[in-house]
Amino acid sequence: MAEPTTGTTPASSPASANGSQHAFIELKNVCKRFGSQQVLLNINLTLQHGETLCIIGPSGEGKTVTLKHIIGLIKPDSGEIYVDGVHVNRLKEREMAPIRKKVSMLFQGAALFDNLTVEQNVAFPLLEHGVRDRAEIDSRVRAALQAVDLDEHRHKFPTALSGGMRKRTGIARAIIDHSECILYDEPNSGLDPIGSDIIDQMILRMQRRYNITSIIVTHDMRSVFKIANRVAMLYRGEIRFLGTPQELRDSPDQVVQDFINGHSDITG
Ligand SMILES: Nc1ncnc2c1ncn2[C@@H]1O[C@H](COP(=O)(O)OP(=O)(O)OP(=O)(O)O)[C@@H](O)[C@H]1O
Repeated sequence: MAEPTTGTTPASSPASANGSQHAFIELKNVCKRFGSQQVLLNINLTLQHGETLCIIGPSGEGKTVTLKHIIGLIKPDSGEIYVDGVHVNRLKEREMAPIRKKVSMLFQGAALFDNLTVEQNVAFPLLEHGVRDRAEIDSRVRAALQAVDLDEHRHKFPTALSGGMRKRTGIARAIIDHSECILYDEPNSGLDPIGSDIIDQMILRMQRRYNITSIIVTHDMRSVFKIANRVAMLYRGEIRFLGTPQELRDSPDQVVQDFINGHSDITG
């Protein structure tokens, strides 16, 4: 396997929000196998506070599995994962709570509770983390819903929402408890170009307004070029490319070019 192609200049990394020196998220030599299938092989990734990384690559290459490693839903066979300096793959399940408060994952489909209204869904993490003051809950829910332009829909149930509104409810739920990082698993899937653009704008807004660190798994190349500071392409278990969107466009690697231009030879 070829070395990942990278550009000549390192991507600029926004300054750390808390002034800390360490990366906010770091994967070191992460390997994961399911049965005989080697899904991840020596994955190395580093994200600073406030960065927006898009992960691209053909289907089934381990993009979602990578996200799940970061919040401890999957443990690596070898390698290390750090979140804000904490070595998470050594933590027991009950010790993961502070990590999952810092890092929220927006699953495909948003994973809302259908029996709760939009505002009840958004309030859920606060209740789970022991916030009981009604006025505080109301004002934080209102602020989170305003951030994703859903305030007027707060009394609706998820079944009465469009796909994009469901995803925005998921984003509001992710930010309400002051998450520092959101992992988005295909946030644009199933949306028309306008709905997809709205989600992209929300992701950019979260970054600009709250300096949220984001990792976005996506198949939508337009979205990648709109929102990413950096892009990682997973291919056959390895990082084939890591660099800025411009470096991605300019990559001399034919595999990368075939993928971003939608040529089907890549899966052959
Ligand atoms: N818990 C699991 N047990 C066994 N195999 C798994 C498990 N989770 C994922 N896999 C396998 O690992 C591979 C990578 O899955 P993953 O969901 O990360 O792919 P992906 O790159 O996100 O794909 P897509 O773009 O289609 O969503 C797939 O072959 C999948 O079947």
